[in-house]
Amino acid sequence: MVRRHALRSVTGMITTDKLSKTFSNAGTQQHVLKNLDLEIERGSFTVIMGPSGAGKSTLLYALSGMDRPTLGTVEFDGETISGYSEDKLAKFRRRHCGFMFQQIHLLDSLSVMDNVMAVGLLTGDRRTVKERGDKLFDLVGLSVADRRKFPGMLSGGEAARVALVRGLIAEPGVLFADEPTGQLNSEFSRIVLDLLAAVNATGQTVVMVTHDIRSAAYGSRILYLRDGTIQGELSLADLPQGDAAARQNATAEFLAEMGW
Ligand SMILES: Nc1ncnc2c1ncn2[C@@H]1O[C@H](COP(=O)(O)OP(=O)(O)OP(=O)(O)O)[C@@H](O)[C@H]1O
Repeated sequence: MVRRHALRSVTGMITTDKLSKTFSNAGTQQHVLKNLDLEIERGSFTVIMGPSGAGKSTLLYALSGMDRPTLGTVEFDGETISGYSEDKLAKFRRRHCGFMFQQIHLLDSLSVMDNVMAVGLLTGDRRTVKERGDKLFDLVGLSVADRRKFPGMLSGGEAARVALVRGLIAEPGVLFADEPTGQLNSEFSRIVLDLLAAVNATGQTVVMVTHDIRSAAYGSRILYLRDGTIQGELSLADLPQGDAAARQNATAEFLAEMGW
């Protein structure tokens, strides 16, 4: 099941060609991503793992157009987004990308519903966005009363569910999640991951960075990043979501092989 190198084909929704990212830190060049050729397939649930500082977040930012490569390209549905102007890139992100981060950053002065509406209204009219929001809130199990609450009144698990709704409200092509359960206890983590798996099962493409084996085991595919390159990948697509033990065992074996 383990393949040493992530291969690239023409079927990817996101494809990178020799994607490289270098940072200059105090006069020293740090080559964080080196010539990455990879693809994210439509409908997949791709997990990015690797040691701390390996460049997982940097890769997520490059794939989602939040940052640009130093060299190489990122294509989204055949469009080279890495060549876009800042304005065009911002429009691209609003139209095609949803984000869910460890720090949830809800606006305290707005109700839960208004936090979600604020993002949704960038891409649709009020009525459509409200209807979509209500459906998503139903899906994640937040009641009408919960939707009227202000962020300060939410538990960690509720806030994470709001963040998921906000990430999906604009019907993004891809949902990017960076350690989405990093601050949650295991019960809330499971709820959020079950929801991510559920939206993925409806065809939503998900790309998630995590340090956690149990979270990673929800993916359809795990990429292992180290020293700026993809050292290996594991496909979990053939194992049903319900078989958590088999998924976690396969993930743990893969990570041991990768020297994690
Ligand atoms: N904007 C930046 N300027 C300079 N260096 C940066 C910048 N962003 C990231 N780096 C450096 O790039 C390296 C990779 O960072 P990144 O956050 O992508 O790693 P990571 O694998 O996500 O780490 P972690 O698992 O600890 O969150 C780190 O050494 C970091 O200090």
